[in-house]
Amino acid sequence: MAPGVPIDGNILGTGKVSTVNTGYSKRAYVTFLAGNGDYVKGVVGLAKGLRKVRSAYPLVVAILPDVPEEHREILRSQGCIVREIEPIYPPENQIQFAMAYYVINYSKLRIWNFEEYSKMIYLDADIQVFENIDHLFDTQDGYFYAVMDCFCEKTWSHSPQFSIGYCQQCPEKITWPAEMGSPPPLYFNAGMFVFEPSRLTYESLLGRLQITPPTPFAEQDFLNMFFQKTYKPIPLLYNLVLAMLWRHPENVEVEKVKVVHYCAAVSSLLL
Ligand SMILES: O=c1ccn([C@@H]2O[C@H](COP(=O)(O)OP(=O)(O)O[C@H]3O[C@H](CO)[C@H](O)[C@H](O)[C@H]3O)[C@@H](O)[C@H]2O)c(=O)[nH]1
Ligand SMILES: O[C@H]1[C@H](O)[C@@H](O)[C@H](O)[C@@H](O)[C@H]1O
Repeated sequence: MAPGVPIDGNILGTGKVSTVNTGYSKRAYVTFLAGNGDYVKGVVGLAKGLRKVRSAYPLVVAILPDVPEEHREILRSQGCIVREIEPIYPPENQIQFAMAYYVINYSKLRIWNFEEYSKMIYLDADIQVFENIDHLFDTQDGYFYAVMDCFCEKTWSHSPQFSIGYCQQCPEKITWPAEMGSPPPLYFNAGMFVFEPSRLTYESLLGRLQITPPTPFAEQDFLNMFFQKTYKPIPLLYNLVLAMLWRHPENVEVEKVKVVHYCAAVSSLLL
């Protein structure tokens, strides 16, 4: 477990455990779907996974207009709430994203506008839930909760962290050199997070985006900047980025993992 990261019960401001009560209709899981490729299969898997662990809350799928009707029907038949959103693009700039298609992920920002929900848990379509995580809805309001990322994969090769071999998962191994200034702030993976939709936050996100040049990890970098002060790390068992298994096995307690994120090279197997 990474240093300084609270465990299970401690992350709940109230210490309460989530109760299975349909009265909590203002809570929902949310994912994002674009295009007519195989990511729809990931969403179906996610919907089935949430059902299997007996989650009390629905899965909303924020879809771009390019998702075909046939795929929308499949999602509805799985009990998903399908919500079409307009794409969001970053300001024009010559930038190489870590993966070219990351540019569409800025559209995820639209979920802050889902104000009919008071709290949501976002999950990428390449994520699977193996244990119930409904208790995360009980986290104290006013914070952005997500799991700390790892900087060791090649997708990070553009970064100063990667160039010196520094990773926040083991900051004691290669320490941040003083001549490079203060170490970078904690950085989360944006494949899973707990947040509160809010019109005000939504407008502020869109406004800030207009004056923020795009960077390699697209909306993930942007969200890290935006929520830097309110970010609270949660244990990596809520979003096991696969690379953790070979980069930092000493930080992973496999039997405790509740959510697996099949990102990087593995998610390309889906395509
Ligand atoms: O053609 C596509 C591509 C992506 N997606 C959606 O966008 C999500 C993010 O894409 P990836 O899963 O391929 O991204 P990674 O897991 O590699 O990337 C990480 O970095 C990204 C930077 O944009 C995002 O922040 C993402 O949430 C985070 O997990 C997918 O899960 C899926 O929900 C689609 O629906 N169709
Ligand atoms: O945040 C990133 C992102 O999810 C990448 O797609 C993945 O390759 C990296 O391992 C991770 O650190």
